[in-house]
Amino acid sequence: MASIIFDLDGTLVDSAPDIHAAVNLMLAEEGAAPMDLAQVCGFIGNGVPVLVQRVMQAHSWPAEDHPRLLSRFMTHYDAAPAELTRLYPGVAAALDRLAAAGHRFALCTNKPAATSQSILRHLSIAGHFPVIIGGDSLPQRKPDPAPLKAAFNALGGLAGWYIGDSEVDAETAQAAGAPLVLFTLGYRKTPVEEIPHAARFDSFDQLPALLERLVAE
Ligand SMILES: O=C(O)COP(=O)(O)O
Ligand SMILES: [Mg+2]
Repeated sequence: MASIIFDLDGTLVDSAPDIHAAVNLMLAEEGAAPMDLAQVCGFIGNGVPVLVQRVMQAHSWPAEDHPRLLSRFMTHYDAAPAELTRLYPGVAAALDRLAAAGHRFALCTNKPAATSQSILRHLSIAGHFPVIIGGDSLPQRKPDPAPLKAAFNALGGLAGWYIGDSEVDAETAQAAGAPLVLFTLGYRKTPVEEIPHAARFDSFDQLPALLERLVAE
């Protein structure tokens, strides 16, 4: 039995289309030009306040508007957090198989916890996640190791793995002293070889067998 902690955006779910839609609704009501999906996708990973900051920088927006724009973004995003968002193929079956093998799960994401829970519920996997550490659960956010450590502690301190897709996740795992299992088809910005990881996979169909091998090592 092991603790398996999952990242959310770019790992369990392809959420960029809904994040992109909410960014463009916020920009439209401000009379600003829309952004394309790839650009917004590149802004995901350090939490919503940083995402909004990056959108503002791209539009040379005055920094004092940040609190207002952050609140407008969250209003739009929370109104439809799982309209276009989908589980990556094989996620539901992989979670079922790993749960049946006795492993325990938690979520450790930089997305706000309530929004994350709503997405898990919409996609029918909330039952697998008794523990959700979001970007607003602690004073620190990833890449600080505190959220990942809190997730492991909440599962009783069992040894385990962090499953994530990004440079931020790799830095977090390293700082927490936990091995990262890298999902290579998420939102990373650098080549796989440049992201420190203990193991990697490109399809959730491979994950149960991969983790069983790691547990047995
Ligand atoms: O940047 C975010 O808001 C969330 O991203 P994460 O789920 O990959 O941590
Ligand atoms: Mg991610």
